[in-house]
Amino acid sequence: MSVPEREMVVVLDFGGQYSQLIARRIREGHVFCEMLPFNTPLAELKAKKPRGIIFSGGPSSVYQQGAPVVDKAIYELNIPILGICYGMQLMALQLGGEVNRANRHEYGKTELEVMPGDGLLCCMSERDQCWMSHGDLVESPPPGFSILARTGQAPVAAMADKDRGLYAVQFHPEVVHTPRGQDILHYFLYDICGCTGSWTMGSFIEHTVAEIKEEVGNRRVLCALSGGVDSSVSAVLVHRAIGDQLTCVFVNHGLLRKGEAEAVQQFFRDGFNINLIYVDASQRFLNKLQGVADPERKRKIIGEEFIRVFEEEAAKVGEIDFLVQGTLYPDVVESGTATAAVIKSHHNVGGLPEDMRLSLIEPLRWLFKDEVRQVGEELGMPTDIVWRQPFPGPGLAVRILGEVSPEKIALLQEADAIVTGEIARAGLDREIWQYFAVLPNLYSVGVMGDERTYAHTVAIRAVHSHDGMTADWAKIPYDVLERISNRIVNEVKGINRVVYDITSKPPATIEWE
Ligand SMILES: Nc1ncnc2c1ncn2[C@@H]1O[C@H](COP(=O)(O)OP(=O)(O)OP(=O)(O)O)[C@@H](O)[C@H]1O
Ligand SMILES: O=c1[nH]c(=O)c2[nH+]cn([C@@H]3O[C@H](COP(=O)(O)O)[C@@H](O)[C@H]3O)c2[nH]1
Ligand SMILES: NC(=O)CC[C@H](N)C(=O)O
Ligand SMILES: [Mg+2]
Repeated sequence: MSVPEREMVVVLDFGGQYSQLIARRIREGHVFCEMLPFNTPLAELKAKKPRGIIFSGGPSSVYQQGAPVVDKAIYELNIPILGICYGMQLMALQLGGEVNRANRHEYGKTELEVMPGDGLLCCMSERDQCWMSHGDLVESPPPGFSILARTGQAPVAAMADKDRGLYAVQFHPEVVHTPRGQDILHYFLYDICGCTGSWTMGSFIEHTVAEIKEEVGNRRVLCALSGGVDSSVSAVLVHRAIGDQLTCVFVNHGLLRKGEAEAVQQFFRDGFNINLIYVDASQRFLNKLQGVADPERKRKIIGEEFIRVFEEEAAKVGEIDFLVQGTLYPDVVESGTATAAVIKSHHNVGGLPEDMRLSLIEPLRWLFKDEVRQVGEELGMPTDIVWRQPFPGPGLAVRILGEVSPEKIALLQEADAIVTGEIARAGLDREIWQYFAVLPNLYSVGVMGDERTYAHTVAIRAVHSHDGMTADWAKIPYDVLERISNRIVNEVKGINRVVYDITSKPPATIEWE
């Protein structure tokens, strides 16, 4: 079976804060979308046969030296382009318009004056609301373009050259604060690019399965299975494609939660017809982590060690060419791209060793967690797995600040089991996206049974999120917090204080390292 052609749109990323939102919105409009760095070679871009291209926003100013640009030949491909914010300024400059620093910046809700006419902004009223975030502006559009809208500050807030299929907006249609934003994107996708909206989770599954079949042929594949949502969904997808050519490896790196090693094995052995190898590699991970306190080094060591274990297991199984990982889009951006800063090296992306032998298969690389959960449901996977709270690959190593030791791991496992158990008992486990204990490596003075103690502090972290990219701290009811705190200090020897993390992401991240 050959891979069916898929309607898709490419977002070229110039490092904008909302770039990933554009991709989501397009998929919500039932068109598949991939985000690529702005400097992706044109040949690679063309090979994907996109129906349309979107230029994202970005922090740079187009007139600065070294500002990111695209090959001007892109405008001659006969593929419609929509520039957003920086993307519009770039299009304007490259095609002969004028871009300058604005006297006054526009940030936030802004009134838009829309010129009458059909086309890109036809869904908007004469005066409509949009969301702006810019300090530069297009003073005059390039030859051939007409002005579609303006604001108090921006003489060109949207422009188009219909004949060439080039469109641009200074505002952000991808954020909810532009109420007609999704309609504008819809018009671009359907009326300008001619998309038909065939992308659904069902078609994603079908396409991905066909793609994996074609890539793998009759070769053999290893899947890094953690029991988490992402790798479980990846494993089931790949299993659909190639059946018994797939072997899964679950690694116990000694940094799992209490009871997790047993629970995952039991679940996959009993419930799934998938070959599963269990590797207890705790000692070697702990040896490698000895004396290491820096979070990025810890992540890189774990990333490399994972791959070494996978390679060894692959060699035992026989001839294996591919490694499946449940990598998601947030893992990719946070690990740093050509345009996005490194926030943290996710072990499965930024933590991979350079001399890796196995080729990667990452069917979920473009998706967000909530989309993966939809795929899991569509695949008919059990609710327990699909709605499991995320647990990072480096495990408790990124929840124990500084150096990891067996004693600290044991303390944290006990405290974490209490947090998890009480949240579930209170019926909050489905409501809160992620909830766990952190060991900040902080000692403080306490008094227990009239005696002085000098012991560890534990922090409770619980957040609401849709996709892990942003998060708000969860307001756990006081009585539940009280029970958690009481139980931890009473039941876990070595902890005499419990604190509650009340920071959102940004500015914090969900994990502490
Ligand atoms: N203990 C492990 N054994 C084998 N592979 C692992 C392990 N931990 C992580 N991985 C691999 O690294 C990938 C990324 O880890 P991550 O925790 O983001 O995903 P997940 O565990 O599949 O899902 P979730 O985010 O819901 O926990 C996994 O999808 C999996 O391929
Ligand atoms: O596969 C992973 N490898 C990692 O190295 C990693 N670090 C964080 N996470 C999970 O990603 C989401 C966002 O986490 P942060 O806000 O801490 O960056 C949260 O859900 C985190 O639990 C990881 N997942
Ligand atoms: N959000 C953006 O794309 C901003 C573009 C450019 N940096 C400006 O300030 O105008
Ligand atoms: Mg996980």
